[in-house]
Amino acid sequence: MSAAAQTLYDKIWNDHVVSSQENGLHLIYVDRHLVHEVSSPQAFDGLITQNCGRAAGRVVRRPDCTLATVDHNVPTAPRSKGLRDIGADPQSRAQCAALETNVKDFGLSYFGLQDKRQGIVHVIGPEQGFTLPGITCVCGDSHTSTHGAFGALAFGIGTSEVEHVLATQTILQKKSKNMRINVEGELLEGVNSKDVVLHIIGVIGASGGNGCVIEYSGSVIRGLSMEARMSICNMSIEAGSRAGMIAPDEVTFEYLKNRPLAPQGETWDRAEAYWRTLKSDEGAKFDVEVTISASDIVPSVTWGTSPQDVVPITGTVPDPASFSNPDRRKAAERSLEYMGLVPGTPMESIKVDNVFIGSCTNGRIEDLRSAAKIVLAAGPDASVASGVRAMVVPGSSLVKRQAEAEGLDAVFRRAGFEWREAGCSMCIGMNDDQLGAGKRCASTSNRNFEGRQGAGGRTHLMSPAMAAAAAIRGTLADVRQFHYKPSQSAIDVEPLPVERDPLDFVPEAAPTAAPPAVKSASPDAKVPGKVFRVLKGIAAPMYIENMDTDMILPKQFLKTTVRTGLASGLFYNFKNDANTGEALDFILDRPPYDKAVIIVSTGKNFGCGSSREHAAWSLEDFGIRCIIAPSFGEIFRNNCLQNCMLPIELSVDECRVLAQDAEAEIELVVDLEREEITRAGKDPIRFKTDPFRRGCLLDGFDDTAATMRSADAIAAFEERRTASWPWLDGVGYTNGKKLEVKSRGPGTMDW
Ligand SMILES: CC(C)[C@H](C(=O)O)[C@@H](O)C(=O)O
Ligand code: SF4
Repeated sequence: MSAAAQTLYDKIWNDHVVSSQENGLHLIYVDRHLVHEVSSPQAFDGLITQNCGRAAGRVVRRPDCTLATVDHNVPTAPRSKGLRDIGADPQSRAQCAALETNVKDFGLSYFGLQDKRQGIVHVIGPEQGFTLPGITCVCGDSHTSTHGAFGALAFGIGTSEVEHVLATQTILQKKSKNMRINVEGELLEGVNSKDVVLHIIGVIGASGGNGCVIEYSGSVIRGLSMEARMSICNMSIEAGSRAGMIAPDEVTFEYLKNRPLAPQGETWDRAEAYWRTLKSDEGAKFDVEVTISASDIVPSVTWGTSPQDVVPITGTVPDPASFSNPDRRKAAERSLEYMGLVPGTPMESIKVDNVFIGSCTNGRIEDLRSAAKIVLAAGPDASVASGVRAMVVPGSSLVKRQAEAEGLDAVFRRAGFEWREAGCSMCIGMNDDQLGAGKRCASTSNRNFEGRQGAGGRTHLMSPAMAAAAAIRGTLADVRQFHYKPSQSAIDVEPLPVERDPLDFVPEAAPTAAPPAVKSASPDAKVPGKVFRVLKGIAAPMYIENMDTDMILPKQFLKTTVRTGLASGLFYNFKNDANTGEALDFILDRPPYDKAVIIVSTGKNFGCGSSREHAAWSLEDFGIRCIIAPSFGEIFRNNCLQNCMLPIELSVDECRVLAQDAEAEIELVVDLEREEITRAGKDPIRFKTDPFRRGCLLDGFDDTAATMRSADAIAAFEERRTASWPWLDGVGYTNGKKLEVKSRGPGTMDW
């Protein structure tokens, strides 16, 4: 093995390091920042006024590298009136209105409700060529991993980090481990990329990628289209990894050529030459390597409430008793009760009430084509089974237009599917598209978490073809019975060109005219009241593996533009029965745990899933200041730290000991300075924290203030970037005119 051999991740990482600290923390430059309405209002507010009420007066550093849209809250019924289409829900409307105000105030490119390029943030980025190989890309959204399909380092961040990126165009990161998943061989009949990624998560588990960036490779991956690669990278977060990526190749270049924001002419040639170097070198070292044989992958569905709960469609509902790990068993028992399923039930016999085809995983044109192909294969008179509500929601308005040009909408409508406008829709149910309590849905989305599509709703994840098959059968169904041939093109129509239109919405204010740049806080400023030193109090024990952030704070509480007042939504579905509304006996409602300041979880991967910082805000609002678990979802861990809450990782055995103490109502003392947990009459338990984060918690510094000390290094990096990768200075949509980036001489702090 050659010492100089690098992985794809190493290469992109090295190309983006602005500065490094001795403690292993690095300041990474962000090439592309996508913004949506749910995770951004508090971040924009932070630019204007910092948490402690101090005037920050910051501008967005790189409007040319920032693109915003509305997707989560938008209605999918026909719309023509802009914000007024967001009818009955004032909170949804307020969140979208806040984004409209912010993009105007800060001079950002924006695809609003009436723009024909509006869509799910992870669909529009690639569609426009905003996403490119070799870039770093972030968004306040966990499925940012999607963009890794282009050979980019793309990951989700929380709202505080969104604020950091808006202000500094950088992010503080520790390097993750390198993991490679090789999928070799040839896919069997009826198997597509969704089956591949579900199978992978079934094999490595929902925390299998914790601490890693996954590179997908092997003959199967190389043979996939860009859209199929996006579906795979999209779900990397469901395997607990920081990001997923695939080396760019001819398929990538072909997809990107002539996209509105992709480089053109000579710049394209220069970019392509660089992109061709972006692959893992022979002999590069991977910390973890997994090889999966394509012949083991069959059309798959989920049975439980974690994406790792995968079985072949020909399989049966498993028996929780078959899981040796007690936390896993507990989670499986809870899942089956929630899903209303009995062990041993054949998956194909399970009746569905709803079918949802869409989302950032499977709302692209190829997904709609493969679903339409099943409808066609079912025969001219095929229709959605009686009693089933099936909806198709394109991932973007351009996907919708393309599908209509190909006649796919007619195929769906004729069979009784609803044909909707673009948005996240029933993937998360933040608009009116919600799954009823107790209803069962065959869904092409990425999360089968409790209450994900609607309180009490039951989700089975699968490919678009499988979802179409379920719609017609009325039960979960094996797509192979529909003579599915993935290689054969569904409907032979030329794609419409992606137009290079200027913005329908033109920012009213030029970026340089954004809020006046008042002198920002001194870089050494502390954040008053936000320090963590010693914490003493009651701990509440929890025993569920993969406690996702949808469980911690369900989606209906995300529609806020402030950070406070969220305690009432904390663990909402554990406190109230979704079907009857009755109060349940939840631990945090009972004394003494109603005063708990610590949570001890024996289950690993606490806080996995969505990047919603709202989950951390709701814990803080309740009074929780520390969470102890065997491992954490990475975005959640960062979100805790950003809010001065301490996540502590201990072994499962240590967590079990502390959970017993918590059951016995013994108070714990968490001492961050000494890095130990003590309780009366027992040996202390030592823990380790990252030195930088520890310093921030002890002293109350915030990240943005810390980064401001690196203003010179950021400016120097930007100069190098322009010289080496000129196509990364975005031209935005201002009629091809390069957006002026306000010059900031070395040492200037007035961002
Ligand atoms: C709302 C947003 C923060 C969230 C995410 O981070 O994933 C959402 O997209 C989701 O899928 O749960
Ligand atoms: S996972 Fe669902 S809610 Fe989240 S961005 Fe994708 S489509 Fe939207």
